[in-house]
Amino acid sequence: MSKRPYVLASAAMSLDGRLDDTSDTRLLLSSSADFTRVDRVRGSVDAILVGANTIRADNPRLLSASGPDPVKVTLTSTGNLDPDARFFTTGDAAKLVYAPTPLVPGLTERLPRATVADAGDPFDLHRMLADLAARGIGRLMVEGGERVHTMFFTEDVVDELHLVVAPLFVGDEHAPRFVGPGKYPQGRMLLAEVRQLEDVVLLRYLTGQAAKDHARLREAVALADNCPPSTTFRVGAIVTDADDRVLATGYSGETDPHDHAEEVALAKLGDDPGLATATIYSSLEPCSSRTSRPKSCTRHILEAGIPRIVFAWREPAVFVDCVGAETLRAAGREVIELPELADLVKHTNSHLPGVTAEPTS
Ligand SMILES: NC(=O)C1=CN([C@@H]2O[C@H](COP(=O)(O)OP(=O)(O)OC[C@H]3O[C@@H](n4cnc5c(N)ncnc54)[C@H](OP(=O)(O)O)[C@@H]3O)[C@@H](O)[C@H]2O)C=CC1
Ligand SMILES: Nc1c(N[C@@H]2O[C@H](COP(=O)(O)O)[C@@H](O)[C@H]2O)[nH]c(=O)[nH]c1=O
Repeated sequence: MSKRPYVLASAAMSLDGRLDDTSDTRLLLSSSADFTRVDRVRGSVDAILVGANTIRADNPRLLSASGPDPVKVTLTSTGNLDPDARFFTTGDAAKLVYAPTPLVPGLTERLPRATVADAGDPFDLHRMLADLAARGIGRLMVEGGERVHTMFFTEDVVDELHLVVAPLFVGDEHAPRFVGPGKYPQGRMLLAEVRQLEDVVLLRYLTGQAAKDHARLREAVALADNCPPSTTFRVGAIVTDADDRVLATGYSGETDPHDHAEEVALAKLGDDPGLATATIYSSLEPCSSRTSRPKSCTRHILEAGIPRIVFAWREPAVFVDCVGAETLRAAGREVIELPELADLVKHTNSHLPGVTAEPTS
C-alpha cells in the first residue's frame, strides 16, 4: 500500500446532521470558541482540503491565524473553479488542485496561482493521497463538504474525526449532510475526547492505528499508578510488537528506585528480534540525559532499534531540558505525541514542583 498523510476529518453539523442550509450565505454552526479551536487545528496541519463545491458555495480562505498557513488542496472532476476565488487569491501557501488526467493541461492554464496535479483517469483518491505524501504533506485536514467526507470515510482513509454538534435544526432535506449513503468501514470508532465549547460539543474520534495508539498509551499511563512514592517522575511504558501484542511493560522504580519505565521494559526483552518492528509507549517523553545512570532512555531505545515511539507528555524542565523526541526524530524514528493524554500523566506527577493537572475525563 502506498504511503499517505495522516487524515483528520473535521466538520460542524446541526442536530439533524446538516453541514449547511440551502441559503446563499454560509451557515455558522461552530461557536466562536470552536472557530478558534478550528483555527488552531488548521495551524497544526500541513494541508487543508475542501471539495470544489465548498469553494463555489462558501468562497473560503482556509487560512490560520495561529500557525503557518497550511497548503490548500481541492479536487474537481469538472474543472469548474473560479481563478479569482479566495482559495487561490489569499495566503502565501501553495494551492493544489487535483483533477482527472484529461483536465490537467487546460486547468493548468486557467489556474495560474495553483499547481494542478494529475489524479489519474478516472480520478483516484489513493493516488492523490500518495502524491500529497510525496510532496511532504504528513498531516491533512479534510473540512468537507458532504461528498468529500463521504468519499474519505467510505474509502477508509480517515484516522481522526473532529465532529462538532451545534444546537440547532436545519430541517431542509436538500441541505448537505455530514455524510451521505455509502459502504462505510464496519466497527466502532474510539471516542477519544468530548469537549464543550460554549454551546457546541466537540466529539473527537480515532480509527485504526490512531485508535490503537491512544488505547495502548492510556494503559501505559495507568501503569504509572504502580510506581512507589518518589520525588522524581512516575512513568509507565509498554512495548508492543508489529501485531500490537504486548512484549513487555515497565514503570519507574519497578525494581530499584533509579529505574526508568522504558529501561525496565527494555531490560526484560534483551535483543528480542521483535524490537525491530516494535512500538514503545511511554507516558512521558523518553529522557535524553541522566545523572543516576550512564544511559538515557532515548539511548536505550536507539540501541534497541525500536522504530516507533508514542508518548503523552513532553518532559517539562523540572530537572533538565529534555530533547528525547527531537533526538529520536533526528535518528529517523517515528515519534508520535498524543498530548490529549498529558493531563492524566500530570495528575500522576502532581507531587513534582510546578506540575498541576486540569481535571481529566
Ligand atoms: N459545516 C462544515 O463543517 C462544512 C460545511 N460545508 C458545506 O458543505 C457544502 C458542500 O458540500 P458538497 O456539495 O457535498 O460538496 P463538496 O465540498 O464535498 O465538493 C464536492 C465536489 O468535489 C469534487 N469531487 C468530489 N469527489 C470527487 C472525486 N472523486 N473526483 C473528482 N472530484 C471530486 C467535485 O467537484 P466538481 O463538481 O468540480 O467536479 C464535487 O462536486 C457547502 O454548503 C459547504 O458550506 C463544507 C465544509 C465544512
Ligand atoms: N460552517 C462551518 C465550517 N465551514 C468550513 O469553513 C470554511 C470557511 O473557511 P474560512 O473562509 O477560512 O473561514 C467553509 O468553506 C467550510 O469548509 N467549519 C466549521 O468548523 N464550522 C462551521 O460552522
